[in-house]
Amino acid sequence: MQSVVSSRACFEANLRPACSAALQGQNQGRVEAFWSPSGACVNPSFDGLRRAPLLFQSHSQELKTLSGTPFLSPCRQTRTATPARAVAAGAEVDIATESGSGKQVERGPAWSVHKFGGTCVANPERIKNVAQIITEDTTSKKAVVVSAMAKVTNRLYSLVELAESRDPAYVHELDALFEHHKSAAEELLSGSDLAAFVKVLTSDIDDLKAMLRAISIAGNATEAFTDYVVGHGELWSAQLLAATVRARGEAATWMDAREVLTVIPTKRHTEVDFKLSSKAAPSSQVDPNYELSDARLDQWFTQKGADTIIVTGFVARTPDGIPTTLKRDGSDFSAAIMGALFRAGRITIWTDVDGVYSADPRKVSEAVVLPLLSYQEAWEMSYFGANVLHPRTTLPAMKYDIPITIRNVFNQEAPGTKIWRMTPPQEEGQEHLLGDGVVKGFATIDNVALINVEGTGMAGVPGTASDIFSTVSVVGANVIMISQASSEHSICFAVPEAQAQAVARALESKFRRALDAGRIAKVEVLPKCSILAAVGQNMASTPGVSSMLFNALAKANINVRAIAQGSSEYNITVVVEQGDSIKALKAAHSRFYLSKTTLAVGVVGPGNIGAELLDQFKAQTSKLKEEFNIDLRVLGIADSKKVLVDESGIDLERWQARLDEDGAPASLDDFTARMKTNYFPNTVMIDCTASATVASFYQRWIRQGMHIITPNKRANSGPLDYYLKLRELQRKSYTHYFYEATVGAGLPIMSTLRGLLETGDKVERIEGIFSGTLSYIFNSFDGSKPFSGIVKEAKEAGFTEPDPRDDLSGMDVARKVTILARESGLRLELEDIPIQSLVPAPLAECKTVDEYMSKLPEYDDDLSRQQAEAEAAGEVLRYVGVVDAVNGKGSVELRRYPKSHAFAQLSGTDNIISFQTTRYHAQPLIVRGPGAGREVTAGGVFSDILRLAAYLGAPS
Ligand SMILES: NC(=O)C1=CN([C@@H]2O[C@H](COP(=O)(O)OP(=O)(O)OC[C@H]3O[C@@H](n4cnc5c(N)ncnc54)[C@H](OP(=O)(O)O)[C@@H]3O)[C@@H](O)[C@H]2O)C=CC1
Ligand SMILES: N[C@@H](CC=O)C(=O)O
Ligand code: NA
Repeated sequence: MQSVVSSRACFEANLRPACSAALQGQNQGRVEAFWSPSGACVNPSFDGLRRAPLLFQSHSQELKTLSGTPFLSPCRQTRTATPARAVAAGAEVDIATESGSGKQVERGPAWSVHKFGGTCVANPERIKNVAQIITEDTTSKKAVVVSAMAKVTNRLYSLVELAESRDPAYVHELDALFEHHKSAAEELLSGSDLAAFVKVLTSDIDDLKAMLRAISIAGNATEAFTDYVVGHGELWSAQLLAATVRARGEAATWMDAREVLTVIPTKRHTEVDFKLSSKAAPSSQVDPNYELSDARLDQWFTQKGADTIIVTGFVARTPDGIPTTLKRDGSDFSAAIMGALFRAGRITIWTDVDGVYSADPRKVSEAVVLPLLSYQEAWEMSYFGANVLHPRTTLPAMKYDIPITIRNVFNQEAPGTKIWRMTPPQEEGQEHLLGDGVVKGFATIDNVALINVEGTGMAGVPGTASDIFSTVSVVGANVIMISQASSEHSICFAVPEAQAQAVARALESKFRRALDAGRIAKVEVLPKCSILAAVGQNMASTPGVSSMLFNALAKANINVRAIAQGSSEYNITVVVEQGDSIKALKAAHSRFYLSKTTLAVGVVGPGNIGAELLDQFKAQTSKLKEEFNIDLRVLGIADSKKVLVDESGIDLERWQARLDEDGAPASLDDFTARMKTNYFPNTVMIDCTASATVASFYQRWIRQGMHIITPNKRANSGPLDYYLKLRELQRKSYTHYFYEATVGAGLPIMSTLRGLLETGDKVERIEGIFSGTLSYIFNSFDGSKPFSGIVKEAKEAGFTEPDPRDDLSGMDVARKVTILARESGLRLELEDIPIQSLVPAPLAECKTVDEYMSKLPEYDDDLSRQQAEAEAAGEVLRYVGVVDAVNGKGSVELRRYPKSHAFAQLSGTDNIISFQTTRYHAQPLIVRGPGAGREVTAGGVFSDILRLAAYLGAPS
């Protein structure tokens, strides 16, 4: 019998006998396609009737009554009837008449459900890998839900579009899909397995051709048509995978989920959708019908049950037996429903990432994989755009308390993220980085607009909010968040930016009278916003979370436009300007996830000391991070010509090249501004210059919450007022200011003095050799070499100030004396200290250091004479500084000491400093050692950084 049905009349006339014949095992009919003006037929592949095109969209009631009982009943009967054959869409296909497995499904935790997405089965190699994962799972019962091979579903959708637009290219596209799957099968299978698959594939493709032809004639595909077509990718991948698993020696069967998984499509649409579209709005989601699905699973299992079942993802059936899909919820949802139907012990969703990250790792490089999330946390994360299961997807698993683990098929070492109930709050070994794991993740939604409705007439007027939101719902806009202050003078909410103007217009029209009367002042749209959400189960009940979040945003200079948090919510939501979105995400994430001792470092002056410091960082960074939880990130470097700030961190292997190539023209203002707004928890500025200009920025840095560390003596020895103000500001703030290397380089001079003072000791006198350069010079100056030659050596060795005249003039020692005096409580100005200079008066006028150095030999005689005189008296020359705390004075001068004196015993750049205090009165406390040079000075600066980290919470 040949049936070509092309109208309702034909349908009425021909379908009934065609169906009956098929069902009774007598059908030799050829059913090309069914369609009618009010609905089109689709081809169900369920129960005994595989590939016989029998269903249609709008006449299911009639089909149900074909035999006076629901349509599917007779189908089941065919299984035990005489084997029948139907010819559908030109291909002969068996009507299944399986004898049945005879097994009853035993539901329970012995079942393990896996789901493999399209990328996991993108090619034969990956399908083999998946088959291996399946066979290596030693669970006794496995249900494996599989998506279509990567991109196949999209290709099927575009076939429908081509057919709808009557583009014959769909034929070639379909052939290409055939080839794609056939060649995969040829790599994976052989012999009768291969032949069987190719036979099914060929038949399916023929069916699809007929179906697409029908669509092309109609110029329109119904939702059911489309769902029927696009579900084929899963049919093929499931059969391929099942055969591949069997080829590895494990008995496996495949399940066409349309035989079991029964869902009720729901239409979620807006009035606008209806108005704008001539088509009926497609279903956007489905609700599983567990009762029917459970019953159908029982039946299916009796027929085909096995311990390893490969299940088609994405596809399902309606209660009427019409093929449908799980819409946007897709195969993850299939897996969760299968988990529920089998009451499985676990569901593993295999994908191509290591799990759920604490933030989008493409935006936040420090994002970590979360080991454990509650179902609710997973919902929140996915709502805010994280790559997690769709909220609806977790519901079936939640129903039976089944844990879902998200794992990476390409990195099976990674344990993945387990999504489960959150009791007990923490599993052993699952501690989150933030101690109690209060905040789990952060996510953003961009392209959002804030609508603010404001006016005095809103307060105390019941129904205003209802009027606003019912108006918004008429426009069909999705309200992403709502915030209203208790004063009720304004309501502010966020909608997708694309809908903002429509919402505003609708509100203006709704509130026209109130606006005209001034009861509502304005309906304002703030475009270009983003939503940032912090998600965590216990946030609402944990003090300090929001303060940490807002502090982090404030520190990164991010303005918060609106805030929302419900009392039992799992998230805090803030609205920021879209341009700040990524920075806000990084700032919030780093505050909760980076250790408290993550330091953003800005180095001003990468010269002699600064460059050495950067080298020391480079050598120590990873050790500090691993062993001491101190995470140093050099974000900025500035010299007198260029500034470079890179929030992702500057590669210390090539900082000089980056500064030269990428640096902007020097501007300490810009450097300050950019360093201030980084998103790291702490920022420290390290001034390695000898510049008073740079030192003049310290107050500003402190005010902006940045810590300061420096070997530069200018701030502490500059004008007393500036110094006192700086210390006052710093003490009042939560910032730290360390300057150990300003005196004695790396020697513990400042820390020793502080220790004495803080424990109540009183300084009487500090005296010593404070200049490494002058120490070196006079330790070496025995008459064998000219004085100028030794100065040259000291400069080349990196002992001197950038301008060695600062050392030779005694100014450097005077600065140190001033610093120590002020630290001891004296209010001394640098000018108060009499200085004996060793710079010949004419050379003080030299314009450049080079000029001074070149002329210096002309003046060697004077110091040679002084040295010879001392030598003759059995003495040595030493340049000393004194803080006389008792008399409130300081002094610096060149003195002669007998060779037996402690000051005469020094060598190299040795400093020696004696502290005479109330406690150390008779016998002063003495610190001695090298007091200048690159390594020791940079080391002194570095140790200040570690001290800062310890103050901030690093292990000490
Ligand atoms: N040498 C030692 O043993 C000790 C040194 N110190 C102190 O260390 C500091 C650094 O000394 P050192 O490394 O020898 O000096 P250098 O002259 O070698 O380096 C100074 C650096 O500061 C930069 N710089 C100067 N002015 C500015 C400015 N206005 N803005 C930005 N950058 C600027 C310079 O840039 P550019 O190259 O572009 O000019 C250079 O990178 C000094 O304060 C010194 O007193 C402290 C203890 C011991
Ligand atoms: N130039 C200084 C360096 C340390 O402050 C010195 O020589 O001591
Ligand atoms: Na020191």
